[in-house]
Amino acid sequence: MYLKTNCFIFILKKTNHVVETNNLSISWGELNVLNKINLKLYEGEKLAIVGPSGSGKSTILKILAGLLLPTAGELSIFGQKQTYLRLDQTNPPDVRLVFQNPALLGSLTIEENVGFLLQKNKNLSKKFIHEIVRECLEEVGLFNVEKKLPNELSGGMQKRVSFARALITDQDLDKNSHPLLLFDEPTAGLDPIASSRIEDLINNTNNKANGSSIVVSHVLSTIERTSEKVVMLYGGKFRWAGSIDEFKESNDPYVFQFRNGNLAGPMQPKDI
Ligand SMILES: Nc1ncnc2c1ncn2[C@@H]1O[C@H](COP(=O)(O)OP(=O)(O)OP(=O)(O)O)[C@@H](O)[C@H]1O
Repeated sequence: MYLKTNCFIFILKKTNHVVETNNLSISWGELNVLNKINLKLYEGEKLAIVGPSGSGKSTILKILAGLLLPTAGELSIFGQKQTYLRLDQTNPPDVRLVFQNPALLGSLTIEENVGFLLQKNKNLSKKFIHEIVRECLEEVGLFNVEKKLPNELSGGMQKRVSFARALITDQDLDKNSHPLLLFDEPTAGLDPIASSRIEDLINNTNNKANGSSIVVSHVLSTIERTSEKVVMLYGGKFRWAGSIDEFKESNDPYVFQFRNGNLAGPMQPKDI
């Protein structure tokens, strides 16, 4: 890892860039949420972004997912400069966001929710789509739920459906593509056993999709079980970056305060 002021660059596993930002910033009116963020993520890396509530973690994911544009600075994904929102791109990069809440469409069946990316491809038969959706659902431990509506499943099962959706590959894409998988607080509000299952699912989904991942989480077990590297965000800037082992041991004041939940320390968020 290479570190200079407000600039964290991982160079341990130097291969292809999945994400590269150059002084990426976003403001909401007077509020400077991200201030000249520089981040590089390489193919196959598993990163956690941590920080107190309101520090801008979800905002980074939304920018990477193409749901928001930065107000200044640059972002490249798979070496492609991002200047439009994802829906306005003709050749969007393969970025898959798993929301904190499953975000399933209530009036569509589970099969329609999981397979909508395939359904827009007129060259694919219904039978083919059904088979792929069934395989992806089985991969996350769901059987015979294709025809059900989301509200007929438990909250945990719905979360699994959102992971199955992240396993669907756009058939027009290169079969050897390595997607970027984004997980926004995947274990928030879950009991420890359900959390462990979701953490396993994150790792399995990542392996199965042959991807790179960024997990935003406050939960220490999730950070430790799903990530190799960690960056700490506070006050619009990255304050610390290191490996997961360094994160567990570090006496850096930001990391120490976060890990131990201390009220005293450099982070005094105004939101809570
Ligand atoms: N659409 C918006 N309009 C105005 N302000 C916004 C908007 N979206 C986010 N913000 C503000 O940006 C800041 C960062 O929000 P964000 O949701 O990224 O934080 P977070 O670190 O993910 O927080 P949490 O851990 O609580 O989910 C917050 O102060 C929030 O109020």
